[in-house]
Amino acid sequence: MTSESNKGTPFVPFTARVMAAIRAAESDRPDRLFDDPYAQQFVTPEAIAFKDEQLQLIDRQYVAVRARFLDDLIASYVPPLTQIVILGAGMDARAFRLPLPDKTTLYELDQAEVIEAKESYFQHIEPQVNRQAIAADLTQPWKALLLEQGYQPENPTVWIMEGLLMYLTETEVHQLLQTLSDLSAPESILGCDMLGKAGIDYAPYRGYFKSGFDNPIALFSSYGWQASITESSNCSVSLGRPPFEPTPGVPVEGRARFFSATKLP
Ligand SMILES: C[S@@+](CC[C@H](N)C(=O)[O-])C[C@H]1O[C@@H](n2cnc3c(N)ncnc32)[C@H](O)[C@@H]1O
Repeated sequence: MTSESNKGTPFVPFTARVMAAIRAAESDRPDRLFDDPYAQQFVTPEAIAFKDEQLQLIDRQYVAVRARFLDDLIASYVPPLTQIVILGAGMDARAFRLPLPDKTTLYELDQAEVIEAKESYFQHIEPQVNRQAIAADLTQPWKALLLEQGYQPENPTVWIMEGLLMYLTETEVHQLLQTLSDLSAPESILGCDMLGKAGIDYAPYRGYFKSGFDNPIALFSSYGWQASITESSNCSVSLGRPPFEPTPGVPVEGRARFFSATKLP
């Protein structure tokens, strides 16, 4: 996806605007999978054009189903858990839209200019939780930044990485998993999506994605997590939506899939 021309408006990555456009459209449906009343403000004509004209239908459906999958994961574990960290948060509005207990602390990490833009959009909106927005390049050391904001590594955490890992190189994903695993008490939960290697070169999006993993269960296991895979198409069906068509030329393991994982003792 092309980067945004910035024209004096707060910088929001184009990918994050497209995600917001999909969440806004989903929120308008009578049978919506979630309601994100804040998404509309990030939507630009360019983001709508990209969503409608260039994004495959399956990928629009995928993004909506993914958001609900991760909402449900959070709802399953918070409470009892009280700490959530969203990496590559973009314009994620969960701190504002989910009915979380007010003793929850939710950390959002993204690039400095994204956090700056987000703060300007949300400055007059009261979060449901103790929200901490942190400017961090996730390819650089970020552990101290989280700890400085009060993160408690001894408390189990819910980690969310929604549409993030495929934008990092394999080496950067490994570094990220190492850092978050070092910060995760046993019984921490992780929810994310990830591509297989064959998905990186899928023609319509060639050049956007940097990494995919063909043995994701072993990858998570090597950092101390017991992971399970949810096929996005199955998740769609379980939510009352149509199954996703196979992606031409991409085996099922290459397609992006959803993961949930538990940190082992
Ligand atoms: C596709 S967007 C997804 C945003 C959000 N999770 C969502 O689903 O709407 C990817 C996000 O990852 C962030 N990101 C990518 N590389 C990053 C990095 N090195 N450090 C911090 N954030 C990064 C981008 O700024 C962007 O907000």
